[in-house]
Amino acid sequence: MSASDVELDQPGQGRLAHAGPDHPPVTRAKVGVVLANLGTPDATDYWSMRRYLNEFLSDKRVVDYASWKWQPLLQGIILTKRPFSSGKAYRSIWNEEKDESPLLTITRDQTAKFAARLERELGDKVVVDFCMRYGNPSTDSVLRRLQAQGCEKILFFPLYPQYASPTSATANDQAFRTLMKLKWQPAIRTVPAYFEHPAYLDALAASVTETYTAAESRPDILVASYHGVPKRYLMEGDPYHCQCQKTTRLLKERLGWDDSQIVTAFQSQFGPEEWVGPQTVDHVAELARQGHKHIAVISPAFASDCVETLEEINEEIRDSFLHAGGEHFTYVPCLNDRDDHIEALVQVALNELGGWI
Ligand SMILES: C=CC1=C(C)c2cc3[nH]c(cc4nc(cc5[nH]c(cc1n2)c(C)c5CCC(=O)O)C(CCC(=O)O)=C4C)c(C)c3C=C
Ligand SMILES: [Fe+2]
Ligand SMILES: [Fe+2]
Repeated sequence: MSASDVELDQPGQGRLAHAGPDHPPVTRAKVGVVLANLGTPDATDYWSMRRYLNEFLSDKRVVDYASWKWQPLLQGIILTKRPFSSGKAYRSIWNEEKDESPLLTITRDQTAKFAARLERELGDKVVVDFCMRYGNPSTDSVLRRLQAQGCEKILFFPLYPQYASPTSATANDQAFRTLMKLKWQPAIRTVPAYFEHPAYLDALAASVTETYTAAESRPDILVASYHGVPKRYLMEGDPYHCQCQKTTRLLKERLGWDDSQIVTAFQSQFGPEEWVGPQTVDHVAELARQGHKHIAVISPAFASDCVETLEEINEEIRDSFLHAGGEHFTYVPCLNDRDDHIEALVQVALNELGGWI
């Protein structure tokens, strides 16, 4: 080892495992893998909800209006009223035992299983963690922690099967904001949309088959309900809507079904603009009026159950169907920490780690 090698190696972060007697011990450089989910309020009271919604809805990737137009509306009427209604929705699904939102509990469980599986594959060269785009644990704190653990390379994995600028892109933006502040940047790779990955589609199809087998009768039709986006985002080049449509088609093919057995819809419209449709809440009522007595609903865009699925789908959208004359409503849970889902995420990560380990 030459003198210049010693100068280059950083104690506690270095690249050489055998530094020699004239050098402090150094750890071998590691690769970090971060699962990045959307985020969630810390609690359901007015101020926690307001803080969370303010961070979320001030994100220009989510609401892209000029600040001078949007901020007075947001800080005025929206953040006065919405924390109450959103807080009520979160309270109805809150994980009381852990005093946190289901999205946080599930993301932590997914990460633990993912880490164990990836470490089985790659040993202790990888360090796995998770972060949120809004709220905690913040993207900045997690990336800094990984760097302090010796990660010189980081695979940043937004947990969205379909790419959307208000989800995948803003998660990546936030990671790059941290890098902008670091003197020694880790190398970073971002994971692309994985809705076409065979292991993801297999897990999705298996979850449908299992739910159908357990249901008291066979649903007439499966509604694939995706979180919506304004139609303008599609017209301006965001591929999310197309990737959702394609997910439904690939799932249908996996299940060996025809077009009469599955339909695509979009939920959670927000604000006055036209959003992509049809709206799930209206569409399920229409299905009931057409005479469908039993429907099932799945949400392939959500890697983890959250307020949008547990409250909006399994409460509001269920009520809409039953009030319009439907009789049975079956909810297909998100893939969460199912073994086949974790395996799919590991396969996607291994592919993107190529050449790094
Ligand atoms: C899965 C993809 C998602 C897209 C696309 C998306 C776009 C989008 N969302 C809003 C506004 C809200 N979304 C909210 C919650 C929420 N959104 C997603 C995912 C997508 N959003 C998830 C996973 C969640 C749940 C978070 C949780 O903690 O459980 C909310 C907050 C809840 C509420 O008050 O109803 C808002 C607001 C917009 C405007 C948008 C596209 C532009
Ligand atoms: Fe959303
Ligand atoms: Fe919603």
